[in-house]
Amino acid sequence: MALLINGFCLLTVTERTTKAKHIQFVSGVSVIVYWLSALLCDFIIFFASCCLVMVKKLTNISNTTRTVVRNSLLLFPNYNLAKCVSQYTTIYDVKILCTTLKKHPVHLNCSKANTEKNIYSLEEPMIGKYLIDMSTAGFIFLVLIFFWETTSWRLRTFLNQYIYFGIYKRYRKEIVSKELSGQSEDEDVQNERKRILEQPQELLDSIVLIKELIKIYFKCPAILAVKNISLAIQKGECFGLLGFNGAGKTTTFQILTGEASPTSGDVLIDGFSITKDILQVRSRIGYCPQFDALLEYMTAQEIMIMYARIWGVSEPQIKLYVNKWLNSLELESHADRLISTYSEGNKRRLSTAIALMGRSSVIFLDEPSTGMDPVARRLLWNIVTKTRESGKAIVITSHSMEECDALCTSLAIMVQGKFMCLGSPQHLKNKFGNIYILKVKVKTKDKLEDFKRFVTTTFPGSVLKHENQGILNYYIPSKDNRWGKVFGILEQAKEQFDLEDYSVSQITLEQVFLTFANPEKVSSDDENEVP
Ligand SMILES: Nc1ncnc2c1ncn2[C@@H]1O[C@H](COP(=O)(O)OP(=O)(O)OP(=O)(O)O)[C@@H](O)[C@H]1O
Repeated sequence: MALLINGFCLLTVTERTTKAKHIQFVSGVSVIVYWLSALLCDFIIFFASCCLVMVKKLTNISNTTRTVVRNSLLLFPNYNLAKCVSQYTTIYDVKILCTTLKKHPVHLNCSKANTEKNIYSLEEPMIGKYLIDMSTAGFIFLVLIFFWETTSWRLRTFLNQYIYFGIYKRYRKEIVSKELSGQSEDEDVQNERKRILEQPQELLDSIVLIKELIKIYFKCPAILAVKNISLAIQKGECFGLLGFNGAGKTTTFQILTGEASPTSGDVLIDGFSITKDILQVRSRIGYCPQFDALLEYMTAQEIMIMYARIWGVSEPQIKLYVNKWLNSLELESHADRLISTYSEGNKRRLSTAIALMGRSSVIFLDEPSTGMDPVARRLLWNIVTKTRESGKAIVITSHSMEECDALCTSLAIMVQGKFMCLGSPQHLKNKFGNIYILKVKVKTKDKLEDFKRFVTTTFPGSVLKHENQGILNYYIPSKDNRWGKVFGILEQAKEQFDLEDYSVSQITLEQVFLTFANPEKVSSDDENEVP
């Protein structure tokens, strides 16, 4: 029974800490239904386990079966512990009764052989056997954990690359050649791929070198999360990985930081292979995961001192070093408070500071500014830019296009596991945004339709994207329409159609991003088509 007790509270405690319980309550689940269903679930598990334990007590089972069941329970340390406690109490009680009672009840075996036996002996019902089993199991589990932590990565990589992927390639030839060939319709993505495949020597000094990376989750059906991507990131570069939900960004990050193993291909961080030298790779990266991985029972100062020690900062310098990073993200006023009392934005600041503070060559930031106010976000941008300028490489994912525009020296937009485009923000705006955005406010309703006809005939190919209360939002092809010409035409139209105001601007990164909202459209349409 001891095996079960601690398991019962796990689910309810997890539901409380993850707020799943609260969500159930606000969705209408009543308190009584919640706790009765938890009780029912516990009862079912308890009943099944009772049946298993009672097999030991059955008289009509063979001795071999009974021995197997009993010995298999000895594998569980908490069973042994419970047995020790219960046997110890029983034996102690018997000894007390035997010495204090003048007349011993019949069921009490008060023979000398029984009462004077050493309680730690290996014989039944003494507890020596359980103590030895408990210590042996503890030692074996410790060795297993150590073995798992040090070799599981290689084992997982081997299984993924040679066994699962080998079988997959054999039976899904069509999907592999169509989806995982790595060929891209985008010229920049294709050129980067060729460059990496043809000149590996020249690129060996890249901080991050991704070679034909594939990740498949072998579920039913298999999920192709990352489809053969290749990329090189140099010192002093900030690379932005953009994409819609489920595009494969987090999976790519998990592979780059050694959290998940690749199905095929390799990644070199500072020249070390992620599949062969994972320990070297881990010591060269800083990582701010999507969800804060902080020890909430510590203060910011304590946790930063801990990480500074891990990074090998010398003891006399630690205080200065930690204070510098606390100041850089304006966390000094919170430095001595428990992390559990922090707001989400402050936790994010702290996670980012921890990722940036190490002596790593590359820093991975997974949506670092989520939950930060605009001031904190600017602060973050400044510190990220400074860190990049100091020679480190930064890889960032973000859903804020403004942030990517401000920080990234180059970026890729990922759709369904593939890179759809690659280059600097300006390059992508020029390449995919051969349009101007025209916003016009028409004063009088009567002239609205005339003005619409005017735009359609004057700027062939223009598209009316949005209209609300006399405000029109057009995409105008920039081909054959220089800025000067567009302004000239609109200045004349201002009087003719009684326009209150108008503005013409270049496409934003967000609009380029939205171009890829429909992947089929992207792959089949002209790359310069108005989104
Ligand atoms: N552990 C997993 N097991 C099975 N499939 C997974 C697992 N993790 C991710 N996936 C699948 O892989 C694909 C890519 O997911 P991923 O989390 O990498 O996307 P993302 O771009 O980071 O999305 P988001 O912006 O929402 O964080 C999705 O189809 C997802 O369902």
